[in-house]
Amino acid sequence: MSQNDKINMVTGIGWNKGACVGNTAAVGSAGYPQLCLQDGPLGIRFGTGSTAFTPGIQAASTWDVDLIRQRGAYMGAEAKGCGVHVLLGPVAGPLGKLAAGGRNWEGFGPDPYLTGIAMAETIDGMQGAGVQATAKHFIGNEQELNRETMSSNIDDRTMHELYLWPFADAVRANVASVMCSYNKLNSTWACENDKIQNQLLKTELGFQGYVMSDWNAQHTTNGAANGGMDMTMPGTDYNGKGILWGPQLNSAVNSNQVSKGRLDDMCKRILAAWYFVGQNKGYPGINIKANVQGNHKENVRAVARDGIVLLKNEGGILPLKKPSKIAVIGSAAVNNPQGINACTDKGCNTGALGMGWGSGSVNYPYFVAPYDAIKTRAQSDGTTVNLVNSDSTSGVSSAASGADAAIVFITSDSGEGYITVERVAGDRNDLDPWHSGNQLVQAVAAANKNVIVVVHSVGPIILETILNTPGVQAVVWAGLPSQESGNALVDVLYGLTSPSGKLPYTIAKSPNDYGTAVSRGDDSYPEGLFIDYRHFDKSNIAPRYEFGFGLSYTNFTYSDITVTSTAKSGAATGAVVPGGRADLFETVATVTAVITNSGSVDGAEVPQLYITLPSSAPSAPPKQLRGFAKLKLAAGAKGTATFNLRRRDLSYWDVRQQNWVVPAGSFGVSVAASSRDTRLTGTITVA
Ligand SMILES: OC[C@H]1O[C@@H](O[C@H]2[C@H](O)[C@@H](O)[C@H](O[C@H]3[C@H](O)[C@@H](O)[C@H](O)O[C@@H]3CO)O[C@@H]2CO)[C@H](O)[C@@H](O)[C@@H]1O
Repeated sequence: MSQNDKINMVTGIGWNKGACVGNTAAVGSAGYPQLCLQDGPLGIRFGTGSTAFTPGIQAASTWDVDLIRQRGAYMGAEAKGCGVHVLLGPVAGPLGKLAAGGRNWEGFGPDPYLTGIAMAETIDGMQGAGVQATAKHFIGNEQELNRETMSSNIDDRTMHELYLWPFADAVRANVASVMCSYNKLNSTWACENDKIQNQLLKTELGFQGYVMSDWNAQHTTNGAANGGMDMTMPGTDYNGKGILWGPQLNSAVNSNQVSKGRLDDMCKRILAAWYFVGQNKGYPGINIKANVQGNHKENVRAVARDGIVLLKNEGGILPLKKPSKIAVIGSAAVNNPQGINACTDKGCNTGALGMGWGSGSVNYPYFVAPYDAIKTRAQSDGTTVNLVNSDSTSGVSSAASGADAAIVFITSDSGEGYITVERVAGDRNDLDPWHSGNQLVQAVAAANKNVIVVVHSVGPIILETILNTPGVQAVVWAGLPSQESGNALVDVLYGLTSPSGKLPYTIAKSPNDYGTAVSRGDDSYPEGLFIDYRHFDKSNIAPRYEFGFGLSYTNFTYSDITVTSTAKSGAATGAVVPGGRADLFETVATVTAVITNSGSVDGAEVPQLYITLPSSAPSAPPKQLRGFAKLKLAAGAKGTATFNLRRRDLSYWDVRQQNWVVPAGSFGVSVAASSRDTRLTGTITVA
């Protein structure tokens, strides 16, 4: 390849200059095509024949690695079918330290272990289908406000144990690319940050793929090249900003401000990824509008359904039993009257909510609204359905009174900061339901004492008003279900399946309980390791519904814990493989537990394994998730959950040794139905 070829390979050709949101020029001499990079984390952005997969947060809510992997594989298959070489997802940044963070819904929630597993499964699925995955946004892009000017100042231990952790899983899964973020990290732009790109990502984690910029996140020619960035996107004239690579990079190489070796390294990384997923042979041509859906809606329905978390169910109101009359209330029960894809990049909260807004959104090929699916089911049961498709409290009384159940739909939305919806400029302004949802529920409950509240939300909302309203018998946390919304909900409401989702974040009693807030300037991350349940546990704050919580229509009992271990104290050793030092990934302890479905209907349970580090370790969260399983159990059946703990899972990051260390002493082991519902305990003793 000539130097010009190499420059072309690392420089985007410009926004709106190709078929995809990012494009590079072909390099004929290398048989290398015009590369197509396309959002995003839940399918093909701007596609018209592709599936609108469930957002990442819904996938996490299933705690089902098979469904998460299948979701990734189907997204990969659709991307390949459209000729997309690089899919711009999955998302591990934001991780979700801020409950109100605008883009949290694109990722898998604030627990690094759960997010790490979901990242790896998604990447394996995508890349197994032949498309390059992109782990984004690297790193510390936790909020939308001022994301392009602020510095996220994260200490070394917090970086390793929280924010870098899921990216290590992505690297271990051989992710092709990593997208550097808009913000600064410890005062240096992420995309030219030698510490995080060269030292952490490429050296410590052994990342062999390439780093691409977020769209216009590059700031300098030489700084980015020498700081570890390998590809600039979109390349030219985006939002009026100047060209930083292309001819400028050529000059920098010619004047030795950027070495020829560095330029070669960029190209090797890009080419390695292309070969690694087999795109050098028979890759389809680019057609973003191709019909590639196949039977993928089955995964959407399964994730939407199995990600539903039943928070409250009193008086046996659920599952519904052939009611003679029900009321369905709220604007979110029906499709957006302007059309299901009427708002650019989903930049509105009108009608049923299936995903947040921004570059991580896609077109719906169709949308099964809750009301439509309920009506279909009601017809077969001979049930009368009264619909109020607005959020106005007037008129709900007559619709709700006398009904066997009144189902009220409420929402909360957020997204990427380049769009403002109803005064929400990306990050949420508060954690209340939108459209006066509390008042709507109160008005319905004044007329009917069998109220079921269905919540479609990008993240936690404060439920205190609703829970204190007499007559609210059930709360169904339906999350962000995408195109199969109504079908998934009916499956759960009518007991075709027992709810099996568990919360991937904590629902607090008050927004202040989270201990973090959107920052107006630079953010020093004072909470350190203590986000979400780690903070609630350490500060002894009672959550309303804790991380990992979720009810079922059946009951599960836990018994017969076993713990075996060969773990030895000390620092990690061994060669660096993708993900970090090799021995970090060796299984050093195994915990098993027997779970029995002791109820009368089939169901699925998610036993969770939490560890407590010994007192010899520096201050650590009281409990940390280090394993989970999803067991599908028929009524009366039992199954064994096996949790394999890797050396990494028993380690903390020692800032003095600059290494992962297993401390000596007694580790607490909890096998739990949630982060606050421990069923079995054991210990691992490390000499
Ligand atoms: O899509 C690739 C990555 O882009 C980042 O988001 C950008 C988004 O894709 C783009 O549509 C948006 O453009 C808007 C622009 O910023 C605004 O000034 C103009 O008024 O409207 C444009 C939309 O019509 O810019 C986004 C960046 O600001 C994502 O961060 C990344 O995750 C994507 O993969």
